[in-house]
Amino acid sequence: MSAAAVTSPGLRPSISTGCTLREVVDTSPEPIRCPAEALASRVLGVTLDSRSVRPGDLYAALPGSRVHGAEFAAATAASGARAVLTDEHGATLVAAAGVDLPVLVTADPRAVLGWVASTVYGNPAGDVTLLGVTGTNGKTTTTYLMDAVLRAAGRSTGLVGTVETRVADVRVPSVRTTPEAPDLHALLATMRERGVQVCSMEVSSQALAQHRVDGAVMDVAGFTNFSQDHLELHGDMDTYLAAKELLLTPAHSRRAVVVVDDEGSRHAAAGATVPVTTLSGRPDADTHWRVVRRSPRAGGIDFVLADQAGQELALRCPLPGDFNVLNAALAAVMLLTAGLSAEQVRSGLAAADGVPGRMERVSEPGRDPLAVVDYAHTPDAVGAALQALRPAASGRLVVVLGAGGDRDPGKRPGMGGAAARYADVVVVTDDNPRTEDPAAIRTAVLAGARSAAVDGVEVIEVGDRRAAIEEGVRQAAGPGDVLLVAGKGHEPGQEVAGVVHPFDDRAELARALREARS
Ligand SMILES: CC(=O)N[C@H]1[C@@H](OP(=O)(O)OP(=O)(O)OC[C@H]2O[C@@H](n3ccc(=O)[nH]c3=O)[C@H](O)[C@@H]2O)O[C@H](CO)[C@@H](O)[C@@H]1O[C@H](C)C(=O)N[C@@H](C)C(=O)N[C@H](CCC(=O)O)C(=O)O
Ligand SMILES: Nc1ncnc2c1ncn2[C@@H]1O[C@H](COP(=O)(O)OP(=O)(O)OP(=O)(O)O)[C@@H](O)[C@H]1O
Ligand SMILES: N[C@H](CCC[C@H](N)C(=O)O)C(=O)O
Ligand SMILES: [Mg+2]
Repeated sequence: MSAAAVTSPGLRPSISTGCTLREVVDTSPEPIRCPAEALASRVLGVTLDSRSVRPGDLYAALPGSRVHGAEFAAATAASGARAVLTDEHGATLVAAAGVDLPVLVTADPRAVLGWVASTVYGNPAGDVTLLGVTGTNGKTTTTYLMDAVLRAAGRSTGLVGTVETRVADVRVPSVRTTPEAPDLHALLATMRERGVQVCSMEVSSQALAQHRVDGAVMDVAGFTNFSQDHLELHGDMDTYLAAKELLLTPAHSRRAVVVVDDEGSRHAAAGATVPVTTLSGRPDADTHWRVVRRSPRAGGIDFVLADQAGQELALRCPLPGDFNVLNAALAAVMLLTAGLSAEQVRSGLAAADGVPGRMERVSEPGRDPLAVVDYAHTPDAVGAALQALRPAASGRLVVVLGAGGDRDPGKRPGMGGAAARYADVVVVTDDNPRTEDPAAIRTAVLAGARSAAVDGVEVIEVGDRRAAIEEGVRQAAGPGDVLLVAGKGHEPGQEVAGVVHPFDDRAELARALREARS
C-alpha cells in the first residue's frame, strides 16, 4: 500500500546552467516584479512542489484549491530554494512567515510558469520535435503507435503520457497524463541532453487549461475525438471543448491533424487558427484523408487510407476495434505531416506492439472466453470497446466496470447505460473510489445500466473488484462468450480513501480464469 502520488517524479537534466532572475523577468509574457538586488541571482531549476525543491531552484508558490503554495516557502528555503515566484497574496504570506528569499510577484503565476521554466532550462522545446495529441479518448494509443513507428524508423524518441514517461530507453511510470510546466520543460531538457529527436506526448484538457504546456509548441498537433469526460474540472462541455481547442492555436502548435467524425472535433477543426489536415473514418467523407477500406485479421485490422488525389496507403492497425483504426490513421497522418515517408509509416505500424491495458487480451489464444482488459472510462469508450468485441461473441458479451471517484460524476450513468446497451451481462463494481463513497458511485452507474437494459440484459452489483472479476468469469462460462474488464487498463493500483492498494486488472483476470479452469 502507498499514499496516492501527488507529485510528478520529475526527470531533471543532469546539467542545468539555469538563468538569472533578470532573464526570468525579461522573457515572461506578463509583468513580474522582482527586487532589484536579486535580478543578478541565478536559478538552476523550477518546481511548483515544496517537496521536490532542489538547491538553486525557483519555487513557484501557486494558489491551490486546498492551500496556497506560499505556506511552504519556509520549507523550500530550508531545502535550498533560491527564490519564490508567487502572486500578491502569496507574497504577503511569505513576508508574514519571515522567509529570507527574494520574492518575484506576478498576477497569475501559473500563466507565466511555462515560459519561466522554458527560460530556466534553455528553451528545450525548440530542440526536440514535438507531436502532441489531445482528444477525449485515444491519446495514449495514438502516441504509443507514433512512438513505435518513429523507433522503427531509427529515431531516438521520447514519450509523455498516462502510462509512462520515456526518455530514449529510460522509462518511469507517469503520475499525470501531461506533466506540470516545470516538470515538462525539465523533461524536455533531459531529452535534449540524451539526444532525443522526437517526442510524442499526450496533451490533456487540464494541461491546456492550466498552462502546463505553455512554452512547448507542438510541431504537429493531433485531435482524436470529443465526448463527455472531465466535467469535474471544466464544468460544462463547451468549456471542456474550448480547453482542447487551445491546442489548435499558434501559441500551442504549428499545424494540426483532426479526426472530424464528431461534432466537437468538427468545431475544433473549423475554429483552428493553425493549418489543419482533416481525417475521417468514413469512406465517403470530404476530408484530406479518409479510411476507405478495413479488414479485420487476428489481433488487428488492415485498412486503406486515401487522400483527395487518390493516393492510397495500405496500413495495418496492430490493435482490434474499429476505433483503433482511427487512432492508427491519426498516428500515420501526423507522422507523414512530420516528414516520415509512407514506407516508414507502413512498416513501422505493421511491426508495432499493442498498448498496455488497451484492448489487451488476457486469455490464451483460441480459448473461451476471450477475455480482454481495456481502459474505457467514458460512455463513448465503453460503447466503442463493447461494439468492437461484439463480433467475437458468438455467445454472451459480459462487461465488468465501475467509475472513478472525484472525477466527472455526470459520466457515471452514461457509462452504465453504454454497458447495458452493448453487453448482455453488466457487472457493476468499484474503479478508483478515491475520496468518495464507493456504493454511491456504483448506484449512479447502476441507475444508468438499469434504465438502458432491455429484456434479457442482466445487471449485477459486486462492489469488490476482485470478486466482480471472478463473477465476470463465472458469467462468461458458455461457448463463444467474451469478457471485457473495463476502466483501469494498465493501472497498477486501486485508490481508496487516499491509499493506493496494489491491483492489476490483467493479473486479477488471468488468476480468475486460471482458478475457474482448475
Ligand atoms: C484538480 C487539479 O487539477 N488539481 C491540480 C491543482 O491542485 P490543487 O489546486 O488542489 O493544489 P493544492 O493541493 O491546493 O496545493 C496548492 C499548491 O501547493 C503546492 N504544495 C502543496 C502541498 C505541499 O506539501 N507542498 C506544495 O508545494 C502544490 O504543488 C500546489 O502548487 O494544482 C496542482 C499543482 O499545482 C496539481 O498537481 C493538481 O492536479 C491533481 C494532482 C490532479 O489530479 N490532476 C488531474 C485531474 C489531472 O491533471 N489530470 C489530467 C488528465 C487525465 C487524463 O484524462 O488522462 C492529467 O493531465 O493528468
Ligand atoms: N478513437 C477512439 N474513439 C473512441 N474510443 C476510444 C478511441 N481510442 C480509444 N478509445 C477507448 O478509450 C480508452 C482509452 O484510450 P486511451 O488510453 O488511448 O485514451 P486517452 O485519451 O489517453 O485516455 P486518458 O484521457 O485517460 O489519458 C480505450 O481503452 C478505449 O476503450
Ligand atoms: N486519466 C483518466 C483516467 C481515469 C481512469 C479511471 N480508472 C478512473 O479512475 O476514473 C482520469 O484521470 O480521469
Ligand atoms: Mg491517456
